[in-house]
Amino acid sequence: MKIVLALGGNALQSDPKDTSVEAQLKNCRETAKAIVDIVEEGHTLAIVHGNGPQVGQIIKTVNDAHASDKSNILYPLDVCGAFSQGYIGYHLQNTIQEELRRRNINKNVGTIVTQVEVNPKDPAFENPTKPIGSFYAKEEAEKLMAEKGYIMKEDAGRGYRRVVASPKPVNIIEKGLIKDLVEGGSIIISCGGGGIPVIKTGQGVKGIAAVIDKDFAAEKLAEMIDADQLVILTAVDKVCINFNKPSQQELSQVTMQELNQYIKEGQFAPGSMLPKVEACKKFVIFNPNKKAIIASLENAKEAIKGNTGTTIVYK
Ligand SMILES: Nc1ncnc2c1ncn2[C@@H]1O[C@H](COP(=O)(O)OP(=O)(O)O)[C@@H](O)[C@H]1O
Ligand SMILES: NC(=O)OP(=O)(O)O
Repeated sequence: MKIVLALGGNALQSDPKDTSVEAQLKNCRETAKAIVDIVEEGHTLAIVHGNGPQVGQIIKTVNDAHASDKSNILYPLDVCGAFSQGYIGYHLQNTIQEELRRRNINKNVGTIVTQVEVNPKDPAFENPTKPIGSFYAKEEAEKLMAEKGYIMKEDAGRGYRRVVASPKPVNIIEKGLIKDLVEGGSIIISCGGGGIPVIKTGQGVKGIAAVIDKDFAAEKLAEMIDADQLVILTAVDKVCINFNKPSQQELSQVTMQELNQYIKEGQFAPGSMLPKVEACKKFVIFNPNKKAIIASLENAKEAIKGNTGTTIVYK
């Protein structure tokens, strides 16, 4: 099968407090094993990853360098997004190549710097919701709001984080290239961090300050390269109702009708599980005969076989 695989934050950083380059590389080595397990099953893969912590870190580095010496360039958010694609793509392709070599599998792996078109009139530009970078105490957050004009929001009891606009993807500029390479059998990492957000202008496409949700970008890619399946990997094995309550129930297979009811009941947290569920819903509405899966990275291979994870079907 031709699969679009979206990697959650735990694929890159298992400990949110350890944002070091070494920790990311170590995590990628584990992630690469799960990815190559899927390749060994004979599937072709287009991989999409997030960049929330990393792009925030890059922005901070750029800002700190500028504050200490004004001759250092203050790179805009779209360029920082491009940096994050290179940084994360490099670690993923490096570790996947190594894992393939270890198992004597001959396949090409590479990263495509990907521009993703958004609508400049998307209401998301008026209401920033995407958390990026580190967590701050209330006082530090207030200082950053005053000094840098950032919008900072409390994130699920874990502290304050900067939030930026997260418009929906409407088109993937490099879709033809990605499709050709994936169909040729290469493992392609693209749309990293949801893609570099760009808008169409009379003079071609140009970058805009935003961070696109990687689950929505993965769904758009799955539509555009005609993938057989969308697989969203995260830290939990299955989507639940009554999550974290004594009455918690894991979902193995869910239809569109059931999903809509659960969404109405507020069963999925807006900044975490809801975008994944919404992305899967969009994929099966676009392809009523295909399935979308939400599963853990560790159990990805088994979830694709239908043995675990949550499968979303049209009906
Ligand atoms: N209803 C739910 N069922 C399962 N997990 C949920 C639910 N609501 C919220 N979550 C949480 O959402 C997390 C996934 O979101 P998040 O960590 O933001 O994604 P990512 O893996 O893309 O970084 C899960 O690990 C889980 O802790
Ligand atoms: N761009 C994006 O969705 O990143 P995260 O998954 O890290 O939030």
